[in-house]
Amino acid sequence: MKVTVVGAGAVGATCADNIARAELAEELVLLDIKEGLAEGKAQDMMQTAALLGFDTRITGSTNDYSKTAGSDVVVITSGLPRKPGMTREELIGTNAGIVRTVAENILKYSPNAIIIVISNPMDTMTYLALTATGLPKNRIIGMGGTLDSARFKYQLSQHLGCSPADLNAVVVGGHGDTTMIPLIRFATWNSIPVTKFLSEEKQKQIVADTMVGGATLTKLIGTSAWYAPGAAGAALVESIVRDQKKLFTCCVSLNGEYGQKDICLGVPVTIGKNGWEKILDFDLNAEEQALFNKSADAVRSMNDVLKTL
Ligand SMILES: NC(=O)c1ccc[n+]([C@@H]2O[C@H](COP(=O)([O-])OP(=O)(O)OC[C@H]3O[C@@H](n4cnc5c(N)ncnc54)[C@H](O)[C@@H]3O)[C@@H](O)[C@H]2O)c1
Ligand SMILES: O=C(O)C[C@H](O)C(=O)O
Repeated sequence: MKVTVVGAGAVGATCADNIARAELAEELVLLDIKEGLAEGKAQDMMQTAALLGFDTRITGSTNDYSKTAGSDVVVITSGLPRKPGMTREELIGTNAGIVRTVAENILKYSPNAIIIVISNPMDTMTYLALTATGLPKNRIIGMGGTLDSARFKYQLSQHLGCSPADLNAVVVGGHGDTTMIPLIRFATWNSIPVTKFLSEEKQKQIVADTMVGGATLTKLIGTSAWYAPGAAGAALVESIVRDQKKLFTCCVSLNGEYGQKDICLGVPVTIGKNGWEKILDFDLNAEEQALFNKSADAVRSMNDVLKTL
């Protein structure tokens, strides 16, 4: 397997590091527009191979897409991160141009690749990658809900005093401070509804803290997070290259599912060798469906901004 990660910044390098450590690819290419950055980080990571004992060959490239040729999976992390006080949506002006150029270049050299989009605003960047490449919809996957669901489990585990690994909890909708929907009604602790253990007030707090998870870290760090985002990207790569068919919330093109079409939005999907394979239908109640529709309206209005750029 050959995997390319575009953007050798905080998220891209972390994602690549996770991919190499787990030996998810024989060949791993890190590409960045900044002279020497990808080559340097690739060498640095390769120098951990003797210590960690992995066999993935990592190479770096300064914007030479011929080095990415024949990639099976490509992860796009290139673009500006937000600063404290900003929304992800404010990045659209710069990042749309970057993601469009990157997606088109990738397509030239890896026409069969499955593309994972991480750059923000992720729902709109996923829609852009889909429309700019014209690839079959199953091969374009936006990573946001996978991370948000991990953060939801973290918040729940803090209040329940349990292992995050024992929790099942899903965040659907957009990957925005106000558009994501942590579905607490469906969250379970080893199959027992978590709502049994948490007061209504605690539940509301957990949902609210999950929604601003990215903003909270951005305020603390001064730029946005990378450990969990990089690990989430690598988890999707793993499910593809090992055809695990694991269930993740990912941003995918909807065609009537959850009452929406002509939009990419976060829903539970299985991820395997064909990209996203099956959308799982949760029976949302009226309140949850209203939140989902509101989230879709907000993402759609960002998608409309693309036409003005
Ligand atoms: N979807 C998510 O869950 C999620 C999570 C974390 C970060 N993000 C987003 O991921 C993006 C990257 O975040 P980061 O913290 O790694 O930022 P970063 O600044 O550390 O890295 C971004 C890299 O992209 C490179 N780049 C810019 N234009 C490029 C181009 N045309 N071609 C190739 N490389 C290019 C830069 O040189 C830089 O090295 C941001 O947009 C951020 O908002 C999304
Ligand atoms: O918060 C951000 O801007 C980055 C990313 O979307 C995240 O959720 O960590």
